[in-house]
Formats: sequence, structure tokens, C-alpha cells
Amino acid sequence: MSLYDPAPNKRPAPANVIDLRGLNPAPVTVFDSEGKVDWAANADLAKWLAGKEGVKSLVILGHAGEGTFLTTEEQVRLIEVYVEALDGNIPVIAGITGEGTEVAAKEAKRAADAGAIGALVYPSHGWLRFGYQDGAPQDRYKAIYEESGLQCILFQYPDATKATYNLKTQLEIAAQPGVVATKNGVRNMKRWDTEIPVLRKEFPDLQILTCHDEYLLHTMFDVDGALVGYGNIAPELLFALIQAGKAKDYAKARAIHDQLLPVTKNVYHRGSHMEGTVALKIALRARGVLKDATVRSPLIDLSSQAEQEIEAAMKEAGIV
Ligand SMILES: N[C@@H](CC=O)C(=O)O
Repeated sequence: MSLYDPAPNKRPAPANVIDLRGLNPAPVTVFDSEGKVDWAANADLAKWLAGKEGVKSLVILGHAGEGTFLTTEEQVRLIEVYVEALDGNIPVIAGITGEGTEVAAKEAKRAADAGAIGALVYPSHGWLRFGYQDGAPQDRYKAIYEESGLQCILFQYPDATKATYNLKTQLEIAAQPGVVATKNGVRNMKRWDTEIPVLRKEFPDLQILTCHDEYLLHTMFDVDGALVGYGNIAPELLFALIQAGKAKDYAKARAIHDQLLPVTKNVYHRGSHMEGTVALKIALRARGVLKDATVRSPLIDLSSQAEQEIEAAMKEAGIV
């Protein structure tokens, strides 16, 4: 028995563990031109994404969803709108971002009451600057699962941050009841190549998802799926990329990567990852999926030249 295998009666065996083995887009939140949440447009986006082949869940209230820019009431209502729009076809997963453990656990309970099935558990953001005490991330996942019953996704932040989890911490979180997947954005290929195989070996059922939007190809051969904001704008090609990765078909994966490259450059290589969210909305508007690309502060509109470049990239990639 592995060191990390808890006693059988402690591991939840959720009869219906959410299946994330495919594309899991993190939808943007649609606002009207005055910056109010456009509930109907969000429901339409949910249905549009859920109708795409290979989409396994929708992960709302994340970075791409400007989740922390919404009020508590808006967060709850957005979950309800998604649950109603998806009508049980695929699960709604909510980003859980509260800083304190109890605050996050209560946030997760609200999400569960609103109909979410899963939680993408962000690190407590103070850890980005100060780091975390050994054991604190484990407590955070435990409290969230115990309070809400939401199936949890372990969110691995980049190696360049102090909120990145060392391997021991990842393994101990993965061993906890309710943790069914990891979304890995470590962006350090030495760590990726070292740690992913250990996670796989110790927890064969743990679903491994990449979130390296800006260079997906390089992680695509080791994963069960992707959990990405990129999934908003090119779900068809991203699902094809995931399939090529699973088939170990490098030539096909490379061709899809190359087809997407103008879009990748214009959305994710343009500036900070935050800017990527603004670009996602412009690209969705170019696809005709959104009418309005309004973002909430602290996001800032891009220049009209940038908008034109994003639209041109979507055309060059053959998406519009
Ligand atoms: N792709 C991103 C965006 C997050 O939610 C990441 O790596 O974390």
C-alpha cells in the first residue's frame, strides 16, 4: 500500500466522481456595456460551450471568469444561472477563492447550495507573497470538502510564486477525501516531469489537467484533460489537441498548436495572464458568441489596435 493511501473508509469513493477527462473551459463572465452581469448572455455562453464535443464541465468564477470581481450575491446567482442553463448535462465547478480557511469553506457551502458539484480551490492569496505554513493548504481542502461536500480540484500555482505547492503538499492534498483532480500550472518543466509521474503513480485515479494556456502542447501528452480559459474561444481545436495528446500523435498535436499559434500569441503571449481575460472576451465577440466585451476593473480595455490583432488572429487560425 502506498504511503499516501488513506484507510479505505476515509477515502470518499464518490459514486459519481466528476469526469473531467476532456476539455474543461473556464468561462468568462459576461457583462453588459454598463458593467452589470448579463445573466441571459451568461446562460447562452454556458449552453454554447456545453454543446461542444469533449466539454466535460464548466469552471466558473475563476481568473478568466473575473470571479473575485463579483459580489457574493453575483457569485451565487451566476452558479444558479449556470446550473439552470446546463440542466444537469455537465457539472458546474466553482472557483473558491476566500482567503481564510473558514471563509473559503463557507463560500464553498454557498456554491454547493447553489448547485455546484465541484470546487476549484485557489490557494489563499496571501501565500503568493509570504508562502504558507506546512499543513495549511491541506487544512484548506479538508475544511472546504467537509463543509460543502464539493469535489475538489487541487490547483497548482506556478513555481515562480510562493503559493506553489511542493510535492509533499500536493501528495497530501491528493490523498484527502474529496480531492478528485489537479489543475497543474507549475510552468517549470523540471518540476512537471518530476512531479506528474509521482502523482500518477501514487493516485492513479487523480485526474490530471493542464492549465498552461500559453504553451499547451508541451504538457498535452501527460494529461487527462485541460482546464483552461482558452477553452472559451477555441473549444473545438483544444479538444482535438487533447485527443491528439492522448493518442500520442505528436504530428497532429503540433499541427493544431501551429494553427492556434496566432491566437495563442495574441491572447496569452500579449501581456500578463490577466490581459488574457480581456483578450478572451474580444475573441468571443469576434466569434459572434458575445455582443459585449466589457470587463471589470482592475481589468482594463485593450487598445483598438490590439482588438484588431486579436480578431485577425482568430481569422488566421480559421476559427472565424
Ligand atoms: N491558466 C491559468 C489561469 C488560471 O486560472 C493558470 O495557469 O492558473
